[in-house]
Amino acid sequence: MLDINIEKKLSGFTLSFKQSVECQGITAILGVSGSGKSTLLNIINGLIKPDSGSIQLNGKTLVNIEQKQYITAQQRNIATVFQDALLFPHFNVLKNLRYGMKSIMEHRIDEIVDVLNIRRLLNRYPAMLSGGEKQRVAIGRALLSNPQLLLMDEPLSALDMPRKKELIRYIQFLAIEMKIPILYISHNINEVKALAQHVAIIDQGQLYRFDVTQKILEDDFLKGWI
Ligand SMILES: Nc1ncnc2c1ncn2[C@@H]1O[C@H](COP(=O)(O)OP(=O)(O)OP(=O)(O)O)[C@@H](O)[C@H]1O
Repeated sequence: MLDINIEKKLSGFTLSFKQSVECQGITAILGVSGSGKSTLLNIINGLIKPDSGSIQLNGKTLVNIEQKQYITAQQRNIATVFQDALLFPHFNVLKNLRYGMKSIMEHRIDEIVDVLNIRRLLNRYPAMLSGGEKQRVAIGRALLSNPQLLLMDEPLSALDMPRKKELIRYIQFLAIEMKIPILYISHNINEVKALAQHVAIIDQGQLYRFDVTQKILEDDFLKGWI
């Protein structure tokens, strides 16, 4: 379970989010641009500190401002895949995958390379990869850190439609077959529909609604989006 109850003020913007999310399957955080999705994600992964409140992941406190507890991003066991794959340009794909890999994942590298279909790319450098290939490598690297939770911040937005469809299959595989809980940030209803079992709608920094995807899709709030 991921229990979030935080507040963060930025200049002219306040994010206030309280919700418990099961660490199972894919949960989407859906909201328009500027609603606070990335801020929330970066509070969960430890890149941004909230002003108040707490987050617990499977019973372990990641941050509790009132009790002065704070686990750094590196120690959280949470991996993040961003909109643009952040790969080291001077490392080939294999070295990029191995960077930050937990030793207990050594025996799973082959499996992950095959799941993501990147074996033929292992000796290439990032500049020699397409956007979809880079994103698959970034996902592979995230998985090899053996995360308890995978955060994805609009990972498909830089890709064309065929690449999006391809990656959606991989992301479904991670959640269903590899049983990695995913928090998936998006402003795209079709992606959310294809991927998520639960959705939190965030609006102007506030949680508007949290429910199973089917019920969320019936919400009038989304009428203008479809
Ligand atoms: N470091 C910062 N300092 C001040 N304001 C910020 C900072 N980071 C984000 N904001 C503001 O906070 C609000 C929420 O931004 P955030 O990036 O979380 O939204 P988002 O929903 O992820 O948007 P997008 O879909 O466009 O990425 C915006 O109004 C943004 O301008």
